[in-house]
This record gives sequence, structure tokens and C-alpha cells, in this order.
Amino acid sequence: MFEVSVPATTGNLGPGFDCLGAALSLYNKFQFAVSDELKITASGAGADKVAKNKSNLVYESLEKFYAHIGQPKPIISLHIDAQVPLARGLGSSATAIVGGLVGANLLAGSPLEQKDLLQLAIDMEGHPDNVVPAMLGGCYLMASNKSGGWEFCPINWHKQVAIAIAIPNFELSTAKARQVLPRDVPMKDAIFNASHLALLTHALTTGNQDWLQSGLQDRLHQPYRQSLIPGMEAVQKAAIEAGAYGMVISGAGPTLLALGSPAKIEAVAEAMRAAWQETGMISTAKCLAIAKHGTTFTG
Ligand SMILES: Nc1ncnc2c1ncn2[C@@H]1O[C@H](COP(=O)(O)OP(=O)(O)O)[C@@H](O)[C@H]1O
Ligand SMILES: N[C@@H](CCOP(=O)(O)O)C(=O)O
Repeated sequence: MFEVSVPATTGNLGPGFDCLGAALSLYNKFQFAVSDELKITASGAGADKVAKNKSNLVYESLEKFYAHIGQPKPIISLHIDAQVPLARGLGSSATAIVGGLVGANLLAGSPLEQKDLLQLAIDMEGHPDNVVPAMLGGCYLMASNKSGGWEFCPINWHKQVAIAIAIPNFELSTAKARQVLPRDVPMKDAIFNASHLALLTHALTTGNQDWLQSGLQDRLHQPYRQSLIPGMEAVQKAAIEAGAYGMVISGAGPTLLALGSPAKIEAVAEAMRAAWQETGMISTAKCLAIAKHGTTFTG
């Protein structure tokens, strides 16, 4: 039996649409064993939402892995402890893809290296900003290289940059939140994001507050997604008033994520929850740390 633990992730962090993401201290666990019949069970907060048949994304990832190595797939029993809420912008699908690929590799005797698993995971998810930090831990900037692969650039997250999230009680699938995005953007918005993403990477590593305040701004995806997240403006205002450097949509939403000093971050989280409640939306607020270790396994 193998148990694979995969952290939640936050993609984009504002201007880093589809290329910047960080692993968070909230984990899904996947237990794999060879079995006489396919059995998928689940526990945890997301248990009811997880598919218990072959359409389960963890199982689909295992199938993808065995097709890739050209071997017949084993019959398995899979138990999922689903602590990362589904379809909230916290990378639950990335945990399923990474968990499925890493579990399949262990069952097969580890024929693939981590870089091959990363490439398979990126191909399945379609963008690297969740699956890469989910696998490696920490914060990463990804850029395609000249050989059709990827550069994985670690961003050394400064200890004075703390994280608050507010998870509302409604789901928003990433697919739906990508449908509202335009196919083309104005050149001035592309320049805006290029400059702010570069600034943000330096802000995150230095903890420079002015750079964090400016660098968290985005014009490529959040303006188009805001209408899918009722109350976002009020939550953002409350987070800033409570001392946050800035607030962004976590991944494709609807979770909202603020960065602030460790001294103020609990007040920021509570202000976000209260502001949403004033608009009639129930949410759960948490302060999370960066998950340094990414995917781990035992067995
Ligand atoms: N723990 C899990 N086990 C199996 N499948 C999962 C799990 N978590 C998420 N998924 C799959 O991923 C989908 C959600 O993906 P997505 O819309 O990208 O949301 P998120 O922002 O949470 O990644 C779910 O509908 C489900 O198909
Ligand atoms: N870059 C993606 C990130 C999606 O993250 P998720 O946690 O919502 O799956 C996007 O913004 O679409």
C-alpha cells in the first residue's frame, strides 16, 4: 500500500496567469493498493463530491500513466482523504492529477523520473501553475523553454509575507472561469502584466511592501472573472483596510487570497470573512503557510 500526500495550490497570484503558483499547507491524501476489484472510497470535507467510478480524476491519471509507459494497468483500491475543497480555486484537480501519477509510478516500481511526471501532469492540467508547486512544494514560476519543455524557477517566499484565504460556499469550475476570458488582450494590458509579474517575483522574495502592493495587480484574468464572484470588491476593500498588501482571486476562484504581514494576517482573514457575510455569503477563512515539501509518499 502506498499513501501519497499532495498540497493544495494557489495559481496566478494576480499577474502570473497560468505561470506562477504556490503550494499551501492543506493536503489531500491518496492511498493506493493492488486489489481484486476496482474500489474507490473517500473521506474528508470533499468526500461526497469525489467520483467513485472510473471517471475519478485520480484514476484517469493512473490510466494515463500506464498508457504512457505502455503497460497494462493494475486493478486497484483507492482511498481519497479529500481535505482540499473541490472547484474553489485551490488546485483540487492538480492534487488529483499529481496524486494519481505519483501513485501509479509507485505501483509500477518507479519507472518514471519526477521531470517526466511533471510533464505528464502539465499536459493533463493544461497549465503548469498548480501541478508544479503541488509536486515540488514552495512557489514556482514556469516558462516554456526552447525545446518544448519548461523552466521551473523557484521563488524563495519571504517569511514576512503571510497568506489568508476566504473560501466561499459555492463552487466555480476552472473550465467555466476560463470560458469568460477573451482570446486576445490589448497590448497595454500585456505590458501591464509583464511588468507587474516581474515586480511581484521580487516582492515575494524580498518582502518589499510597496512592490507587493503594486505587484499583485492583474489585467489579464481577474477583471473578466470578477462578475463570477459576487462580493469580491467588498472583500478586497475589507482585506486592504485590515492591513493586507493586496488581494487576488486564488486560481480561477471563487476563493479569495490576501497577502499581509504575519502580525496582521489573522485580522485580514477575519475581515474577509465578515465582509462576505455582510453581502450574504458564507465563507470559511483560514491563514495558511507555504507548503515547502510538495508531494510526499510512504509505503
Ligand atoms: N480529491 C479529488 N479526487 C478526485 N477528483 C478530484 C478531486 N478533487 C478534484 N477533483 C476533480 O477536479 C474537478 C475540479 O477541478 P477544477 O474545476 O479545476 O477545480 P479546482 O480549482 O479545485 O482545481 C472536480 O470536479 C473533480 O473532477
Ligand atoms: N491558471 C489557472 C489556475 C486554475 O487554478 P484552479 O485552482 O482554479 O484549478 C486559471 O486561472 O485558470
